Amino acid sequence: MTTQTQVPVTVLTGFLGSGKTTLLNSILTVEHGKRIAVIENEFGEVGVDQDLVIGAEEEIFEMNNGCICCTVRGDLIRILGNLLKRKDRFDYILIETTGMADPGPVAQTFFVDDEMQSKMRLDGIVTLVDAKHVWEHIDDSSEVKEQIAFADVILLNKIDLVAPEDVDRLEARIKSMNAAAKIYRTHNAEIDVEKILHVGGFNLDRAMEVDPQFMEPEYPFEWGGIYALEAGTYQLALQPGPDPEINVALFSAQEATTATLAERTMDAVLLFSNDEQVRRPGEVLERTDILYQLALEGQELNYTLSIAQPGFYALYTQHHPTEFELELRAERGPLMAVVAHDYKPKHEHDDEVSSVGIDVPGDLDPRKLNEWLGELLRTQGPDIFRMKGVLSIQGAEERYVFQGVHMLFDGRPDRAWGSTPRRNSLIFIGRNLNREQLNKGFKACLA
Ligand SMILES: Nc1nc2c(ncn2[C@@H]2O[C@H](COP(=O)(O)OP(=O)(O)OP(=O)(O)O)[C@@H](O)[C@H]2O)c(=O)[nH]1
Repeated sequence: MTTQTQVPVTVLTGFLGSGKTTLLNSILTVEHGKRIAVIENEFGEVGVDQDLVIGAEEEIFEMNNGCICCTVRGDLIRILGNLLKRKDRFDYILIETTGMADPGPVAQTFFVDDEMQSKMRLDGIVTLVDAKHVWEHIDDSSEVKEQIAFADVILLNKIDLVAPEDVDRLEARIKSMNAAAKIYRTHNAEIDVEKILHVGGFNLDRAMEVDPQFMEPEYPFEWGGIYALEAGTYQLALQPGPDPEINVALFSAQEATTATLAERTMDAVLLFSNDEQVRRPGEVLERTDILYQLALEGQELNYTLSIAQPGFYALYTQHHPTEFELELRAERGPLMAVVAHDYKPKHEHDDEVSSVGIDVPGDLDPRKLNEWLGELLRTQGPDIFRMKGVLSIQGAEERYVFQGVHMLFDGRPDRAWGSTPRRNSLIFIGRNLNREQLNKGFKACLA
């Protein structure tokens, strides 16, 4: 049901470097009479986007631990929940997803969770397309395809970098992938906000056409089951499997029914977005409501489960128990879960694509930096999809903010450091990145 009190939400997507932050900046600076709260998501470990978005510190909630499509069911729900407590302060929510995200799971959050659905309404998905560089990814990146396929509004950005006939060709190609979206051509993502906010556009039916499993959420665990346990100790026994560790969590449950398991699932999702406590073989898992990471070291992969109160307990495992021959054993032998469910696992990411974040205090020698960056772009330009950062240059009072998309580079002085400690945070996103080499090369540029 749609009511006036539901806050409209727009999800902003687009491949790395397509212009999302540029668009966000213009929305946050142009006078349009709307109060917009922004949620940002970073792919990678060093949060730089917050520094790149101008004058909006208060409204920005940055999610840092990984890809939004993976942590969405925990982090995003929590952040949105906190945001809603301050609902008097804004009338629109904008979520910027990482350039590597498939927008499906983000959009889905607003349909699968009753609480979310009653308070917010997905107004639309806006996808930015880099008119020059998209050709390098359009054929083989499933993220790019999904971003285009799910969009309600598509901005063909950076038209200044390509010939008009190439933009026509791109538009035709995009129309063949998504005939329903409104398409606009932009330079520096300049567009009237009315064209992208309040489009009333997100169409669930079309989302289901794009992805028939759209409504089936992805979970950070692959299996959950409820056991009936007496007070005492049990063994969680595993065999080596495809990963060097596995996360598990235990909850108490009212009864052993599928309804109870479903109720516990949302708690498990939230818990699985928390930090883990590591347990090694032979150690004890003494509590419920804790996310344990079982380090699978050595041959005897047994962990003790200590149960204080008899009752029903729901166990969730990051990977399917069969992958590790995981068993819960009592003295009399292995136990069977009374009810169990297999969950749709998280999707795969492009393994080759990774990010390297660098965060070091100190000042940089501009000459050394120039040489190093020049060399880096010459030798690895095609593999570096994106780099950006905030740098402290020796002798300069202002922060130096830079951006790069493939071989294109743009840098300029920004706000003064003032009393903030001077440091350098930057991130590279790309294929076959060598973390050690990048770190070493960058540090050698320090004055
Ligand atoms: N030539 C040109 N450059 C643009 C245009 N729009 C944005 N840029 C530049 O492209 C670079 C990337 O833009 P961002 O807005 O940071 O891109 P993004 O999508 O937020 O990037 P990620 O955060 O990496 O996903 C910046 O250097 C922008 O100044 C445009 O229309 N033309």
